[in-house]
Amino acid sequence: ATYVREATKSKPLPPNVCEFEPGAIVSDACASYSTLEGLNDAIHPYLHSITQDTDFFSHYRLNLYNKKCPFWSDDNGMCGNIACAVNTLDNEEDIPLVWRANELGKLEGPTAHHPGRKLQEERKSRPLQGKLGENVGESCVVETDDECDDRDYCVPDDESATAKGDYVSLVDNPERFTGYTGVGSQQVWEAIYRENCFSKPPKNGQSTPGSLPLGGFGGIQQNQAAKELRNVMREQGVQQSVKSAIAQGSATARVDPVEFDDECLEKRVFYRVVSGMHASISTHLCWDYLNQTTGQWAPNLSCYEYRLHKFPDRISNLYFNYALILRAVGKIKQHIKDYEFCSADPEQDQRTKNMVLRLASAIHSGPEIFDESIMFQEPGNGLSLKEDFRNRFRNVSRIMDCVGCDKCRLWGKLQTAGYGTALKVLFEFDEKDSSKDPPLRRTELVALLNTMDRLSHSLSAIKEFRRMIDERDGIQSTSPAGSSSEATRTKQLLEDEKEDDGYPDFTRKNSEGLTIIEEFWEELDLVTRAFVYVIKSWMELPGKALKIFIIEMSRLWDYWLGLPMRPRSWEIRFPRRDEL
Ligand SMILES: Cc1cc2nc3c(=O)[nH]c(=O)nc-3n(C[C@H](O)[C@H](O)[C@H](O)COP(=O)(O)OP(=O)(O)OC[C@H]3O[C@@H](n4cnc5c(N)ncnc54)[C@H](O)[C@@H]3O)c2cc1C
Repeated sequence: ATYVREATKSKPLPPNVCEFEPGAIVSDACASYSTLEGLNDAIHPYLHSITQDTDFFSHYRLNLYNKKCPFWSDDNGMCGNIACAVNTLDNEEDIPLVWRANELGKLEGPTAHHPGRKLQEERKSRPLQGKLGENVGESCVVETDDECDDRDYCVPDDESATAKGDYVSLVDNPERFTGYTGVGSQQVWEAIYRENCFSKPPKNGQSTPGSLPLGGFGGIQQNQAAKELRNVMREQGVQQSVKSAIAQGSATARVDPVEFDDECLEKRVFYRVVSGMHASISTHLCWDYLNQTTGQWAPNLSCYEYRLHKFPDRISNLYFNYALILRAVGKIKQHIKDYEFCSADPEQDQRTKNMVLRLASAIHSGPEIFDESIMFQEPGNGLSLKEDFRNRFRNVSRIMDCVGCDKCRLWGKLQTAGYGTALKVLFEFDEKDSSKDPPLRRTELVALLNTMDRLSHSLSAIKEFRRMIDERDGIQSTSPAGSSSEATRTKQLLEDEKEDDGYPDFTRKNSEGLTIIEEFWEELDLVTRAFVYVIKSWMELPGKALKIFIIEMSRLWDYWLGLPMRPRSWEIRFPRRDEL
């Protein structure tokens, strides 16, 4: 099978050989391992808080049980372990408001009917033409989940209009060891890797069981597609990485030690995404592993060594995916600014938006991290490489319905949707003008950020596993060069923004059972704190103005040098009525 060939390509390294050097560039991306680790150290806590603490990002809707595996009978691959089970939210009152509104949006009421796809396209901002009242954010009442856009890389989960979605709390169903293994899981991975055959037509012109020849892919068009990517990779990929490392002044502008078979260049990106996802899943099951003797959940070092440590290419693919997702999340900033999170609670809505904007702003993920613009550029006739990519990715999301463990299927589907969304953002979105962007469904947005959180957690877990190995082997571990300064810079940025954003708490700490004297002191304390805050803000004003001036000058400098401009880290915001 193809995947066995791929797997044998990744030969284990002998023990004590350095798997990857911190300064080396992750091949096909433009950043070094240490830059990505540094960024991750700073971003991880924020990302974790978004995915754990907000109703919007901690829940997901998907069709978990009602889809049959379209490729084979899945009766023999089912996982009966308790750890494979998922707790779905079956009662309406258990579903957070922000998600319930979504269900309500589907109801056909007496005043507004769900508009079809064509009408939605014609009336993008007001699909219901104000029929639910003037203050209703229509773009969020009308969900487009049921329909498949040509530009989607994944099969939207509610593809069939009759399918009922299952609501799950991602926090209550963490991705971890489930015990799902054997022929069932092997067959799924095999089918997924089999999708990765861009250059070679199936033997005798027949499709293999897992490979759906969508759109009649093959022959001349296929060769064209293969040539496109081969050119991109050969001429630009590696050179670009090295050039940008030199431009950044990185002393160690080496390319990833992982080498790829030259004949298979056209498959590389697709393979890396899939293998990186596989590596991330393996990391989580090793990190949150059930010791069946003690019944304790804990990291399992030998699991990590057996599945990842000996295979630097798998780790490299994971980092590659992180760079790809970072770039995608950095790119949706403008889109998020105009996004309505559809919360029945405006304060929560604003908080969620601020958290995501803060994260997107902190990611300086221009082309220096991952340059998607070098891909899919060659004009080709007929079925382009991009279309082929999309079709194959859609097949991967269909294969996920064959996973016989509910928990693994939940996270497998979510992560495939997350990568599909990242590819859609990278190749279909305009960073500066969001007006022509395809719609970003709520399930896509949630999948994107949760996939990023999974990768981010994998990076942290791998770092810790490496430390454990060093400790066991008595090696003094050093933090990778460059990572700490990057982390400090991004952390500072996030904290600066938090400071600018977070107002002190001006509510009374105690309000019940106080005597008059205590009431007086409590009130005085409140007035004093508010007064000090106002005076302090006025005193800080010149400093802030100077900071803004410096930021703007450095952006102008970037512009003048022809470098990608850094995103703005400040904004003028007028107070809302309730703040006055
Ligand atoms: C979609 C999906 C989600 C899953 N989620 C979970 C989960 O949440 N928890 C859990 O405990 N189990 C999960 N599993 C099962 C898990 O991934 C393994 O399949 C299982 O633990 C058996 O492992 P294995 O040692 O046979 O190798 P597998 O991980 O099944 O790998 C099969 C073969 O693929 C190759 N390979 C492995 N990793 C890579 C890589 N990164 N890149 C390229 N080739 C590789 C190797 O040759 C390996 O022998 C999931 C499986 C699938 C298909």
